Amino acid sequence: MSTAALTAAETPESLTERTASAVDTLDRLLDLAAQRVRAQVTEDGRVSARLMEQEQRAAHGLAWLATYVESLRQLDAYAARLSAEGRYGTLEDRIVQLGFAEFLAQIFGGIPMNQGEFVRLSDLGISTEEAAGFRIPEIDDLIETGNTPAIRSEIAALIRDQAGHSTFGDPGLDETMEQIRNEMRRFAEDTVVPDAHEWHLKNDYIPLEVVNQMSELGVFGLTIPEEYGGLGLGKEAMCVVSEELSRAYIGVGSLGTRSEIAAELILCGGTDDQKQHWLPKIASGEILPTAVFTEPNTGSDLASLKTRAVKDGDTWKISGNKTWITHPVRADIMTLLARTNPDEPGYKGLSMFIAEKPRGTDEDPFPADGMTGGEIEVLGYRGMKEYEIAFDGFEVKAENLLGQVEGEGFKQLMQTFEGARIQTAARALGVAQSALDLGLRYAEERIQFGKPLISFPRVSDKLALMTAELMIARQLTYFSSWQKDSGKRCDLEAGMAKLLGARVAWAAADNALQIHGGNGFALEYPVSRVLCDARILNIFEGAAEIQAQVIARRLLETRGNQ
Ligand SMILES: Cc1cc2nc3c(=O)[nH]c(=O)nc-3n(C[C@H](O)[C@H](O)[C@H](O)COP(=O)(O)OP(=O)(O)OC[C@H]3O[C@@H](n4cnc5c(N)ncnc54)[C@H](O)[C@@H]3O)c2cc1C
Repeated sequence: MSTAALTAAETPESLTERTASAVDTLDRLLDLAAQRVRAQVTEDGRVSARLMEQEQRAAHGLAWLATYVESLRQLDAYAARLSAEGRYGTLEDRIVQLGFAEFLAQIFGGIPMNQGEFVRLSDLGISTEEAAGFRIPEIDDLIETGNTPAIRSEIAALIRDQAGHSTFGDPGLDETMEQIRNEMRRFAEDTVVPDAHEWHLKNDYIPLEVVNQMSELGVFGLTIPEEYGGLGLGKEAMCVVSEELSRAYIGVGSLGTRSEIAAELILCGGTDDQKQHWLPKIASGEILPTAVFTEPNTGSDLASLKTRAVKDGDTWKISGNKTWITHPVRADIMTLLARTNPDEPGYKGLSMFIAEKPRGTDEDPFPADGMTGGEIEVLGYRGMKEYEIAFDGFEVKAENLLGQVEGEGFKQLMQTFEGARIQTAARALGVAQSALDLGLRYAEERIQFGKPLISFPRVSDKLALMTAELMIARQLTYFSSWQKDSGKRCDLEAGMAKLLGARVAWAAADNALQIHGGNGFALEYPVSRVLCDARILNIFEGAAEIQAQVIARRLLETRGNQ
């Protein structure tokens, strides 16, 4: 998989020294930025929500700066790890050089929070003179030497040679993870890729035979402990599986998301009986969960949701409206967040239920008393179908209140955010890889002016940058999974991985479509689907702005606090 490793003599010690110095300097820059932003948002000695909102650009900019600094730290660590293992080849080296050069240039010139909004150091209260003080010679050198036409075209040439490989550049994982990747890839190539585009175009469900095969492969029980019938693997394995399945089709890569959320909710907050009862069924794929949180008037501000749950003997009666619910018709259980205490309008009044429901069909989606709903037609992210759902006295057994505790629902849900965001970041990697695969193939095959498109620098540059950005997002995502697997708090890293991954996937899809020219705009071409699928990643599991807000708040609690 790796290109020929550089010989010991070629191993770029000088590069390692420069990248390490750059990361140290960026850490100091980030400390200063955190102090300046904190000064802007502090009132009466405390970070004020009002000022955080007023100074959102600075606060969210801080989150992006921190994401870039962590990304480069992980890219540096990746290079060091691969070098030590003799796996650091030419492609990996050029990716590291291009990645450092581009991200450093953006830090000092303007970080795109999306395609239209840039954050500059001046937005964070750092003057041009102060910023210049952080431009140490090593950083200048990395910027000047790393993003050159020669390096970009070398990357393009190397990925051309490796077309069809599972990743461009060694992702740096061990043999077990690569075996899992290969197994998933074989399954996806045989079973998903040939039909994914048709499922999308026809707005069809992913066939149950495919879901059943995924059950047999253990996809739904991947991270569930063995004592509950799962494979007991970590989030690292979840990343690899999600990445490969999403590369074939985001719908397939997302089928396991709801099982992950349900399993983590039950593992963290369920009673022993609930764990014994539900986890083996989720792990085996016998039951499919759906996640029922969002409401028409309550998306990002989830804590203020209104759906009510009222205790009536040995049942809870649910009434209210939910929307944007993915895969509810074929689901057997809903992890459902509802307000059990109307006197508590915030998060403390919410409780989580494991609500059972019968499976439905397109004709009769919700064959249950007190539950109706209609499909929401969508641009992409198809294959599971989205619904709005109305509950009117829908009954949930009292024993299915998660953990048998009221008022803990929001906190229980927050415990699952780290895992869910890592999984979404991994889905973004798969989508970005798929865009890169499609863009590369088309650039090779399409001839204009007597040459394949890839011979034109503006085309090959796009592919080179996609390759570098994808590796950076990959390393940040893997890092957050390792933090999680080692039991460390990783909300910050998981949020950063999701934030960056979503932007990278969208840019990759947009650029891959651009390479396709007019054909990319034709529904017939799979890249048109990948563009639609990529767009959702910045919206769900915490929209980009909310993600930046959460990261910023935590940074202001922990960073440069003197
Ligand atoms: C395809 C799809 C599938 C989904 N699947 C599910 C599911 O299975 N279960 C489920 O419960 N939900 C699901 N969702 C819902 C999803 O989680 C929400 O769409 C998301 O939380 C955003 O909420 P919203 O759409 O209400 O947007 P809003 O909260 O109205 O936000 C709109 C825009 O304003 C920005 N914004 C909001 N507040 C602020 C602020 N304070 N500062 C700055 N900007 C702000 C947001 O970032 C966003 O860009 C799904 C959504 C989609 C589109």
